[in-house]
Amino acid sequence: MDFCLTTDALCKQYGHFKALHNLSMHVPKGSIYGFVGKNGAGKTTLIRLICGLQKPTAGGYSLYGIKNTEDKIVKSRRRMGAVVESPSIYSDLTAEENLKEQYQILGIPSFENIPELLKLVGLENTGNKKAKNFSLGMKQRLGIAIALAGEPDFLVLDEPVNGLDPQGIIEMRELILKLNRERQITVLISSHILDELSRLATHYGFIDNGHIVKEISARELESACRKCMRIQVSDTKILSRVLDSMDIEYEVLSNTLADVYAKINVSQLVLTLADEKCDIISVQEHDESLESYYVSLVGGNAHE
Ligand SMILES: Nc1ncnc2c1ncn2[C@@H]1O[C@H](COP(=O)(O)OP(=O)(O)OP(=O)(O)O)[C@@H](O)[C@H]1O
Repeated sequence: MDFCLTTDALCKQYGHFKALHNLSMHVPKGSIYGFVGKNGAGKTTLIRLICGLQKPTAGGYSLYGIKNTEDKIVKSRRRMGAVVESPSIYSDLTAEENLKEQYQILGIPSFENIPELLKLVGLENTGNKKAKNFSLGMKQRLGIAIALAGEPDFLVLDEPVNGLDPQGIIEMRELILKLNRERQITVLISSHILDELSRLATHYGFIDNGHIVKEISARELESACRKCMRIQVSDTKILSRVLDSMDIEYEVLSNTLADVYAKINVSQLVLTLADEKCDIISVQEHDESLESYYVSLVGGNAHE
């Protein structure tokens, strides 16, 4: 698998405090990588390091296979666009003027792509409105347009939906999906809003106390969190035989407990098991949500 970003035992220390500790993460090319952790877990610190705003105290990272210690990292970093903390925009300028400023900073001579860029982020009709009069969602989308000015293929967004209203969250989600699917841009999104990330992410990295506790693809996570019926019976050997004969997928947890991964006709199962002299003691719907999975990894509340 090809990666946009990998980190190797990356450390960042402020005095005696270890904000990042032996952090190891892998962002596959083409993915939407949900970087999940509580407030203070170290998400922004990692983003500041890869943007070159701060230096690691130990370990390192690679962008498109180029190590942070190589001179060529500057060129690799040009393939990356980022919106870190609040977007850096000029509040007295319009969306178009903000983009012209950014084009000039990047040395892009022609402004001909600006209308298309404004359309892409849904700001094509903002005319003479100054950025200070934009909603938070519009400011965030202008921040993304500015980050896209250099045509990056890796976009890093630090808490992009923080503080947005439901409509703003939907617009941000649609924009991120569009950038990923239509422009093949790899996106790293830091967030503590798991439910929102689960609608977007193809991969996850869970960070706690400055290190990655788990990296997992959305597909693997889905099967780890999928709904099932947890059935308690007098003997799971008999239950297994019956479920096998019905071609139903299940997992035996103990001599008396099993998870069944299909919609089943409970009364039919009770009758069949009764014929086999096996009692059903309880049947419960069991759903390990993304949030409970997260809590099982890092403990505490994801929204802390
Ligand atoms: N310049 C600094 N000096 C000292 N400590 C810092 C500095 N920057 C960050 N920290 C500490 O490092 C830890 C990680 O901070 P970071 O901003 O990376 O967290 P985060 O996961 O992005 O959380 P949040 O969602 O709150 O932004 C925090 O405990 C923070 O107080």
